[in-house]
Formats: sequence, C-alpha cells, structure tokens
Amino acid sequence: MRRRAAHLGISTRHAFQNLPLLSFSVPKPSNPSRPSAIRGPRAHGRRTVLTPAPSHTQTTPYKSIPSRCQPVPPPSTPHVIGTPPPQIPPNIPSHRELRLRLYKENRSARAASPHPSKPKPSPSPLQSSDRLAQIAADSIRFLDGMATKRSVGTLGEADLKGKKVFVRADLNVPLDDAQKITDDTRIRASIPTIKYLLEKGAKVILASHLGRPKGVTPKFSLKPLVPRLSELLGLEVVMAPDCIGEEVEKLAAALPDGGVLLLENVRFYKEEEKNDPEFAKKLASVADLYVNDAFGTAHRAHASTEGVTKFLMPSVAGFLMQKELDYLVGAVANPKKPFAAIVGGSKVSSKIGVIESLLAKVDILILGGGMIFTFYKAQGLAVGKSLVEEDKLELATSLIETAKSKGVKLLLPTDVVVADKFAADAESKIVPATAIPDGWMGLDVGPDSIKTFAEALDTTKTVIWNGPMGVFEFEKFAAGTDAIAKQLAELTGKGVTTIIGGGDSVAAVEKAGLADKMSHISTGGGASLELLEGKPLPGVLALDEA
Ligand SMILES: Nc1ncnc2c1ncn2[C@@H]1O[C@H](COP(=O)(O)OP(=O)(O)OP(=O)(O)O)[C@@H](O)[C@H]1O
Ligand SMILES: O=C(O)[C@H](O)COP(=O)(O)O
Repeated sequence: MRRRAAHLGISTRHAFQNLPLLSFSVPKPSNPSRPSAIRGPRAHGRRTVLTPAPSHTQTTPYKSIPSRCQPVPPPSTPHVIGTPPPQIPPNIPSHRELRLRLYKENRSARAASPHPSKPKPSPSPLQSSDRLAQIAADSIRFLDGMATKRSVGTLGEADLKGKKVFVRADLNVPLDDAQKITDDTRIRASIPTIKYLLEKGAKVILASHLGRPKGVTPKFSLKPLVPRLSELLGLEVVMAPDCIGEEVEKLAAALPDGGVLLLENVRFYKEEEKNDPEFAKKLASVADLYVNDAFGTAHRAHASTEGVTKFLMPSVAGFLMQKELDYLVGAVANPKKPFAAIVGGSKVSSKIGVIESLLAKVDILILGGGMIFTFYKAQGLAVGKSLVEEDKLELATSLIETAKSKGVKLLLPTDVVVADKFAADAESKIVPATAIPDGWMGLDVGPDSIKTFAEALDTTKTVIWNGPMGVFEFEKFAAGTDAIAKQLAELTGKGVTTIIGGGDSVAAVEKAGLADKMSHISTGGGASLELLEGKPLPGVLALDEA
C-alpha cells in the first residue's frame, strides 16, 4: 500500500525521553560535478552556482502576473531634474540642495514603514494564531510599501537625455580562478534597465559589489565583467579604477550620452557596508539621479543601495527590481489559489522566518531537505545519523500545530533515501520515514514522497520553492530535487505561476536545464528569502513612491 505523506498532526508523536540525542552538522558537499577551480563571490558565502546558466535572459515575458516592470511611457509632465547653479557660497544651501532636502523630507513623511536600518527585534518563534495574524498583517503592510515604488519606466527622454544616472546593479557573479565568469545570469538580468537608459540618451554610471572583500582585493575587481557587459550592451564599457575620487569624476564628466562607466567594486571601501553618509555622498556626487536594480542586494542597507538615495533624486527601481517585486510580492500578497510553498534546504533554523510567514498565506506547505529530520524527531521518530537541530524540536512541533490550526496541508516526506555516509559514493537505500536505521542518514526524499508531492502540486495555481529536497550536489541524492524542478516546469506550461528563490534551489533548477521553463527565477538568494519572510528590504524602501 502506498504510504501517504505525513500530514501535519501525524499520529506518531511519542515522548522524547527514549530518543537518542543525535546532533551533528553536515558540511555542504564540494560538488563533484563542479570544476574545483570554481570560486567566486559565493565561495565565502552559502552557495556557488554549479553550472553556467542556460542562455535565456531575464527579459523572458512574464507568464501570469501582470507586470509593472516593462518600460512605460513617460509622464505627461516630465520630471524636472535639478542642476546646481554656479557659484553658491559654501555655507548657503544650493537650490538643488534645498529642493533635495524638501523632496527627501516629503518622501520620509510619506514612508509609513519602520526605518530599514532599525529592524524590529525578532519575535519569539513560538506560534499562536494571534502571532500568525500579526505576521500576516505586518507582511501585508510591508508588501504594500514595497509594491508601490516608482519605476525607471516612468522616466522618459526629457528626464534622462544627457543626465548621469547612477545605476546600482547586483553584478556579484561567480568567477573561476582564471577570472572567467561561470554564470552570467545577473549580468544579463541587469541589461534591460541599462539599455533603456541608454536609449533615452542617459549616461550610465554602473556600480556593484563583488564578493565580500576586505579592502582593495584584486581578485574581487569588477574588471573581468567588462567584456561581457560590453558584448551584451553592444558598446565599449569604460572601466573606472575606483568607485569614488577624482579619476572617477573625470571619467564621468567625459562620458558621452549613451555611454557606460563601470565603477570599481564599492565594497573596496568599508564605508559601503557601514552605509557611511559621506561615502554615499561621494558616490552620488558624480550623478544626477539614481536607479536601483540590485534586487540581490536589496536586503542590505549599504551606501550604494540605501544611503545614496538621500543625495539623488529621483531614486527609482530598475526593471529587474520591479520584476522581482512583481513576482515575489505578487505571489505572497495576492497569490492565485491554491497556493503552495515548497521549503527545503539544510536547516530549519535558516528557514524559520520563511516557514512562519508562509504558514500565514499558503494552502499547502511541502517540506524537504535536511530540515525534515528535526520534524521527524519532534514527532518521536528515529532519524539515525541524519541532520537534526536539537534546539529546534519544540519549534518544529509548534510549526506543525500552527499548520493544523490554520488548515494548512503540511506535507512531510513519507520515505527517504538514506546513506551510510555523507559522500557522493555512499551506500544508499530507500526506507520509510518511520524506519530510518541506526547509523544511516537521510539525504533525499523517497519516490513515494515525490509522488504524493506531485499529486498535491497538481492542484495548485501558484508555487514558491525555496531550498533543495536533498543533497542534490551528489547525483545519487538529487532525484527529489530534480523531480520537483521537472514538475514545476511542467506546471508552468499549464499556467501555474512558479517562483524559485534561494541560491541552491536556483542552482538546482539551472543544473537541470529548466530555469527558462519557470515563471520567475529570482536573482536574489538572501533578498528573496527576506522578502518571503516579510522583512523590509532597505534598498527598496529607500526608493521613491510611485
Ligand atoms: N538531507 C539533507 N542533509 C544535509 N544537507 C542537505 C539535505 N538536503 C539538502 N541539504 C543541503 O542543503 C543545502 C541547501 O540549503 P539552503 O538552505 O542553503 O538552500 P537555499 O535556500 O536554496 O540556498 P541559499 O541559502 O544559498 O540561498 C544544499 O547544499 C544541500 O546539499
Ligand atoms: O549574492 C548575493 O546574495 C548578493 O549579491 C548579496 O551578497 P552579500 O550576501 O555578500 O551581501
């Protein structure tokens, strides 16, 4: 008899006292299919994209959610951009400064959301209906604020011709040891905004970070990106030796209409991450207006993503930023129902916020990946050597109960693929979730679970996926993740909105060659997670209202 997926209040909850206390942390595997030479910005972080992206671009027409991110005609009354009048005495604010001050004050007064640099303290993870209702209300208020930002598409030729536009993109792409780009998705994703600005006669001053350098570090230079950027834009991008200073000023001043100047890594200055106002002012000093297209970095309140908006007007969202918000905010705030979330990945602790937030919105929640063993153990099941977070057992129980009280169909895998060790060539077998043998560890979801998940997903209209179902970097334990990727691709073809967020799930979809089959692939791992958690993104909040 085929086992059913464990539904929330599964009857196998036992007392914990007879359980062995197992806990260990599983390192991320070095992926055998990935050239060992690959390193890059994410090498220090949480992921490295495994394979070069397929040749689709982010300009693929959106499939289901009406998008605000296509270029829209300029407003009938063109926005007037101020220019400094000559010879103002130093202590008297210039006309431009006064206008800026007024403009920023008005904007702050309009912004009802809390200041991004002072996020609310994290609440207790333990759930109650009240708390969940609060999460839902907070998140809707916050999403409202995010969804109404002014788009670059509202700027026409009258606003842009001859103007210097500071464009913050997220060009944080992986490079190998030979400084070769191994995944150019983020570069391609930044092109529509830049092209639009160039077509309107603007001069683009392009800024980004790359990796997490400590001071000036040649291997984190943006220079290797120049050829690919130039190729995609069809023009010669000029590389600046720095992101602030005299040389940058000279190059910016010499830029022709329709020209692009790429600034050097903004993180070569520690002031960038500190959101230092003086540094932000220096960045802003070479430009007339600001476009933020760096969705991947929108969760950081840095000088080039947040601080700079205090010195440039207007400050608007680029097309990629708009597209990300349209999909992610659209899915969370106004999903077509039934709405399902698939949450996987290694640990419950890294996904608590996202699970809590999604429980307030979804009809179906499918859990996979390493986190399921904490749920199993919380229900009194033996988990062998599987990944368990002992201090999250209570939380897992509480999440199960919350799902039950909200009427959310919570599906945990009913069978798992277990291995005798954490290795690509491990001995493996499929066992029921209720019978994980001692000494074995679960590294993927089993075939029965895949079938049950597929049946549930077949009923949906919107699906968000964050985090792989198993250790997909090892071929032997990639079946669960591949099956989800394949099914989501098929569902997209049938009109279901499918959204993939999270670095590793995106990498898995790309590895399967299915990225261009999904409704939306987010370019932001951390940013999409924070957005789904209902956290404000400072880089978005700082932008002008529509
Ligand atoms: N059963 C398991 N045991 C141990 N690790 C697992 C298991 N299943 C999946 N993982 C690991 O989880 C990792 C991905 O988890 P993570 O939470 O980082 O996903 P993500 O949100 O998609 O990516 P990111 O956090 O980079 O944005 C993968 O490296 C995968 O090998
Ligand atoms: O790769 C990312 O998630 C973004 O570029 C942000 O990078 P960070 O995590 O180093 O701020």
